[in-house]
Amino acid sequence: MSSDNTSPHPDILEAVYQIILERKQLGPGEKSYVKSLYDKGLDKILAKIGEEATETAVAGKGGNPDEVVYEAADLIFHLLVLLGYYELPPETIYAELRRRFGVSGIDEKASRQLSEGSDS
Ligand SMILES: N=c1c2ncn([C@@H]3O[C@H](COP(=O)(O)OP(=O)(O)OP(=O)(O)O)[C@@H](O)[C@H]3O)c2ncn1[C@@H]1O[C@H](COP(=O)(O)O)[C@@H](O)[C@H]1O
Repeated sequence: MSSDNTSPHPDILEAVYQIILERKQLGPGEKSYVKSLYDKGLDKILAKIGEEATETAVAGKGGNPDEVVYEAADLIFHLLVLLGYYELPPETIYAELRRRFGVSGIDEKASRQLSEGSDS
């Protein structure tokens, strides 16, 4: 399959996500890494995310910033494949991050613990 690296979309995550959705529709035997993941199923996609997350952590420990970038890109790509599995566009994640924007993680955790305490 031909490809180039000029994205039709200013948001590269959205552009890759759109290609992922296109690949998901390919017929049997068409050459595509994304399609091969969907053919292998959800457990394979989840295993790749676990593998790439571990590789990102190892790179983080290794002290080479280029390796961190490379492994983080692999991880994000495989997360996009998972989003494609559930047909969740990147915008749904952006919206969740926007919802959290400006809310301290410490305050958020404390309010969760308060409400969990009031449930019991
Ligand atoms: N961004 C990516 C991307 N990043 C990483 N990868 C692939 O992800 C795989 C992960 O690396 P591994 O070494 O773990 O792979 P592996 O050993 O072959 O995999 P397993 O045998 O463990 O399953 C490699 O094959 C990489 O080439 C990607 N494959 C595709 N894309 C995007 O998806 C589009 C569609 O790709 P195809 O479906 O292949 O046409 C491309 O145009 C790109 O935009």
